[in-house]
Amino acid sequence: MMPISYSRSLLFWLTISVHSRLRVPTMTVRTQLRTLFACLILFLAVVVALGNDSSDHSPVDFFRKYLRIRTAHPNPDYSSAISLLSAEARAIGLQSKVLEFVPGKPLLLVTWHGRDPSLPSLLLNSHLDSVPAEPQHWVHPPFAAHKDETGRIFARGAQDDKCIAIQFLEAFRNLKASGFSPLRTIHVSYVPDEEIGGVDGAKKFVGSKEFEEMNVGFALDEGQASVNDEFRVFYADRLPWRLIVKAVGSPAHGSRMFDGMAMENLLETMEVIAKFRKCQFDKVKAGEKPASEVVSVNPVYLKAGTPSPTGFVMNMQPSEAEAGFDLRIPPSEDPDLFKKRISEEWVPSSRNLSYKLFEHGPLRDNRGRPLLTATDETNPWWSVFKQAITDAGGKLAKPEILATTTDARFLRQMGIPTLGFSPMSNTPILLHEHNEYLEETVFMRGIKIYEVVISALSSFGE
Ligand SMILES: CSCC[C@H](NC=O)C(=O)O
Ligand SMILES: [Zn+2]
Ligand SMILES: [Zn+2]
Repeated sequence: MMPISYSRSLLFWLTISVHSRLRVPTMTVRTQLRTLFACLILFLAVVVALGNDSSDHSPVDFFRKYLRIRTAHPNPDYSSAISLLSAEARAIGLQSKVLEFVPGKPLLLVTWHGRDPSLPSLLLNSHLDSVPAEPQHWVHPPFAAHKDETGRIFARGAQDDKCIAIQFLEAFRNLKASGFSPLRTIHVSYVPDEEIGGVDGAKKFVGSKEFEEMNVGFALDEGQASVNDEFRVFYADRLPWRLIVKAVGSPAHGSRMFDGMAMENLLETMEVIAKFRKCQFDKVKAGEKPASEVVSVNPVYLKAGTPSPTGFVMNMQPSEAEAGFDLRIPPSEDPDLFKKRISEEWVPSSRNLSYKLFEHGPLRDNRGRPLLTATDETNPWWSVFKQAITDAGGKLAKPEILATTTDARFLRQMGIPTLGFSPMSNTPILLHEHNEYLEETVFMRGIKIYEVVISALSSFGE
């Protein structure tokens, strides 16, 4: 696009030149008409250039616009998000298409065709949805995208992960403007439902014909903020397991002490799990292992008995008691051995206990390997990525396992090397917390980082 100052001066020059030429008395009428016609054409070209002028596009404003779209659960507004992103893709001159594997759960795919479409492509993935926010605990409303006087942009999704969604497109815009043309095709996917397990989003996507045709060779997905000046990068996720334990026993008068009541059975399980949890957490506290390399287990709900706010109707011992746990299993753990621990130590059937385990994702890739992306010379994509961060003036921290879980596991399941990376340095880690924010300078620097990273990865093999 033509810079506005340049287009304006051209317009100014044209006006002067038309004006002076038409006043030359020696010009024939024909020459005058020809000159007028040529000037008219030039004038129209300038008007078009001015109309297309991108210099009034503000990446920060665009980011804030996206943050104002309520894509938080339980009712994410996916269609508004997709309208905004696809309109932007169109403005940049890129194709996009909407895939809907499950009604009401659309996925947007933006594609920048490479010069050699036969080469495996690059995929940049981000999710459209966010976790809910409790506005009463926020200093600024979570969907207003308020920017304070220091440049902090407050919104649910500011870090997780609407920043990268916009940075991908802004990097494309800048690369296009610089005349860059990728060797490999680059895809950006905006997927629904990551925060609730990705079953109707990334999981369906990687199993689709459309995905197969994309021939993805390497992918980047979301990462997490870093509190120092190094960027964090993730080569694996912990597996998200959910455990529901149910205890049963005889109901009884609240005054009676007897063996085998439902609450006692459940509490015993809670104690065993608490002991295991302490053991894992102690390793973290002692600095033996990072938090993402131990098994975490946390109770997330309890259900038993009938609450009585007045304190009067509290003389019944319940016949059923239930607890739910969030478990995260690092790739170093043997899942089968761990399942044995659950069935034999945590929830022995001898104590009138039963359980359900939800695994929420693959344990191994399509060739039976653990879901890890190599971060050494065996993975050439890693070397290109690492070098690009250095070239962009950034520092990279030692690669880590992500303590939480992302859609990257579905990509790794397909055997696609995938790194988790969100360029946010010197930023507190605020995903899923109150007052999630991102500083505009950090956001803007991220665009520059992606420009270098995307151009390097999409040129790999040149
Ligand atoms: C069951 S998969 C859940 C995925 C979710 N992702 C981000 O927070 C998480 O809890 O880590
Ligand atoms: Zn996320
Ligand atoms: Zn999240």
